[in-house]
Amino acid sequence: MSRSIVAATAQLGPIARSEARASAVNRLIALLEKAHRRGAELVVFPELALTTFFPRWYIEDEAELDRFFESEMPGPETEPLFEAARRLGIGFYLGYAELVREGDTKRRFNTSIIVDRDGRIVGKYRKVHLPGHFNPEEWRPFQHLEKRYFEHGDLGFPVFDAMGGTLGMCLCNDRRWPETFRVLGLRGAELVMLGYNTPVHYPQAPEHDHLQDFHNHLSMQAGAYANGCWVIGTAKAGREEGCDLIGGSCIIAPTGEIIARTQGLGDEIATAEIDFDRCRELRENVFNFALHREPGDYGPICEGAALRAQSRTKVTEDSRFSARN
Ligand SMILES: NC(=O)N[C@@H](C(=O)O)c1ccc(O)cc1
Repeated sequence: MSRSIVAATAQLGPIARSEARASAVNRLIALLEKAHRRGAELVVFPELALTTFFPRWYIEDEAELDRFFESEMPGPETEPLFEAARRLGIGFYLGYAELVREGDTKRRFNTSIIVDRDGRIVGKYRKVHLPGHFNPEEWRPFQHLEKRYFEHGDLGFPVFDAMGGTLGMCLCNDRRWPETFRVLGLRGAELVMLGYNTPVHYPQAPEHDHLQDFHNHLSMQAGAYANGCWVIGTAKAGREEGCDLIGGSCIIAPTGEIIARTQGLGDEIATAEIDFDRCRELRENVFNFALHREPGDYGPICEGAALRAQSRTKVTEDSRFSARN
């Protein structure tokens, strides 16, 4: 039986701070329909695909912050997306800001889900590598307050059997860490899906601005190749609230080759056929983990976990948004 599906990267152009959820959802549905016309069965949307990239602002008013979060998935405003996908028989990956209430406590995560062709959520991931900073920094032209607004994801890097293959997820900054892809690879991921919001301007080292597209593809292509898996990376692109975000959404084969990519910085689809069995070209040869990996020599990769957890707890305790209200 063929283990091929047609997949799409569904890039979004900018979402304005004032753009209503219903408008963003309509744009996602239009992309789903376009992908369907091109034969796609699986569509990958960006990180935080329902709103503007709000960590670029220091938002003191908690009610205002909460407006960027979903406390239900699907909720009344996102249900039309699920309905459209079910009607078209398409599965999808979606990134969004997740608000969880546990008694008096609010928890916030940068989250993605996999939804199958029947509109069921079959997998959830919460972003592990949160970039940026915790306190607002005036010298920056724009903030990157993911460390303030989101908790470290508490689900690890799970994989899910869906759409005929073994699927993994990550989000944006995670792609720069080879460990992300390796853990998913060790769990048998045949396709890793990820969304990103990546500014062109890197305030700490502006001399790297011209390398943003290169580093984006370098990370994802290396992750695909070294783990013999497909990768689909999808941008929210273009000039969003004065901040330029890279595009370059693409579908990458297990050889590391980009086989489809978007051309512009707006709402756009690129599609390709994905044969999950092609993972074997790598996984049974150069990256046959059982035969050639040498984990006995990789000790330092897992050292320091306890210390890191402690420093995260300290940061969380300092946050006025983290716990009670
Ligand atoms: N949404 C993200 O995770 N974005 C990060 C990334 O692309 O790695 C990122 C990029 C540039 C920065 O100055 C800060 C964070």
